[in-house]
Amino acid sequence: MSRFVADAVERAQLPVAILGGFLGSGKTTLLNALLRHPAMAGTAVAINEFGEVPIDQHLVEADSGAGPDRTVTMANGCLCCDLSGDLEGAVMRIFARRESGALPRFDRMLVEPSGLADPAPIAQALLRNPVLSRVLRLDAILATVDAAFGAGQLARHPEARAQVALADRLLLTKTDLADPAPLRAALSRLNPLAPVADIRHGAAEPAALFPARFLGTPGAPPPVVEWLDAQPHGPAPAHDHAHAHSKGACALSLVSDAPPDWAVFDAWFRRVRIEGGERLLRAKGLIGVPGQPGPVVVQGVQHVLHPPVALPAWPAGDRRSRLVLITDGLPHAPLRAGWDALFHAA
Ligand SMILES: Nc1nc2c(ncn2[C@@H]2O[C@H](COP(=O)(O)OP(=O)(O)OP(=O)(O)O)[C@@H](O)[C@H]2O)c(=O)[nH]1
Repeated sequence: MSRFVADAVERAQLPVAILGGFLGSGKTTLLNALLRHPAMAGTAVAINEFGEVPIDQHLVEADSGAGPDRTVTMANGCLCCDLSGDLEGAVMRIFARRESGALPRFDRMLVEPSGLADPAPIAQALLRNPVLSRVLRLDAILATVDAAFGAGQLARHPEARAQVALADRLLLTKTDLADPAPLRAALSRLNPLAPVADIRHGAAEPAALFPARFLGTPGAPPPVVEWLDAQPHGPAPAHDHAHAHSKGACALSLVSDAPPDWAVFDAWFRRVRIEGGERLLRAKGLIGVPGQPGPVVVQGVQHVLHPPVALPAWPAGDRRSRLVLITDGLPHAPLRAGWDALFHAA
């Protein structure tokens, strides 16, 4: 099992969530409210802004009482275009301050990218940058969407569509200003599997937004397990049927009662990621391994895969091998045929 990351190793990493969303959609308002919530005590914040003068940082500090020490700002560029140093630098600064005792202990980290950031490269850096992936564990990608202006922003700005398409959970803000019904339909076309929460003036329960493991709940399953279990009808094969030929983001759910041979699955899944490229938005799954007591958690953002994690046991409930692919313009038939062929391999 050395080819998998052990569950215990993953637990030692600090959980991180990306709180994205288009310009002005209410990220800072929500962040301030969250930081005041007792369940979010011990949260460090890394904020990225366009421009030389970090404004949001001061807004966060002034409003939340989180104190300057737990917030670092990356104001000298866009996190998604110029990642090479700054996220790593910001994370290292905040860890160094903790090590030196200048900073109170923190248990989790929130990254707030600028409103124009595509979350994919940020998530990928968290998954594959050797420094970041050792100390951090990406647990959630959230996106705020403005109920008043979101429809127009989604129509005009590819960044807004990318934020929605990649999110694990969508947060509909400003529902006091506009009827969110038409926007909900657009959101479910772009990201059919993300639950949508309504947020007014930042008021939200952390437990309704974040996976239990991000909040430090003892014994909480990996967020992928929670996400798969929350799907309305489970990842049934029929789920994607209506979308199978559509353009735009849609979900393909692949399920098997029997576990695949790991090596065969691994080689196929690698090909899927390489051939899918940017048209594969997300992948999340629980894959059984013959002879092992628990499944392996796989998850990725585009072609970048988080190191697979072997669970010591199956979570309660569904023990089928499941893989959900959220795709944008990828034909589903060959993917399903490839999955089916895994179970007929010699
Ligand atoms: N009416 C109403 N106004 C809101 C709500 N949430 C946020 N706002 C207002 O919307 C404006 C933008 O909110 P911010 O929280 O600064 O948005 P942001 O996403 O951080 O903005 P950028 O940092 O520019 O990307 C502010 O004036 C907020 O007070 C809400 O639920 N209802």
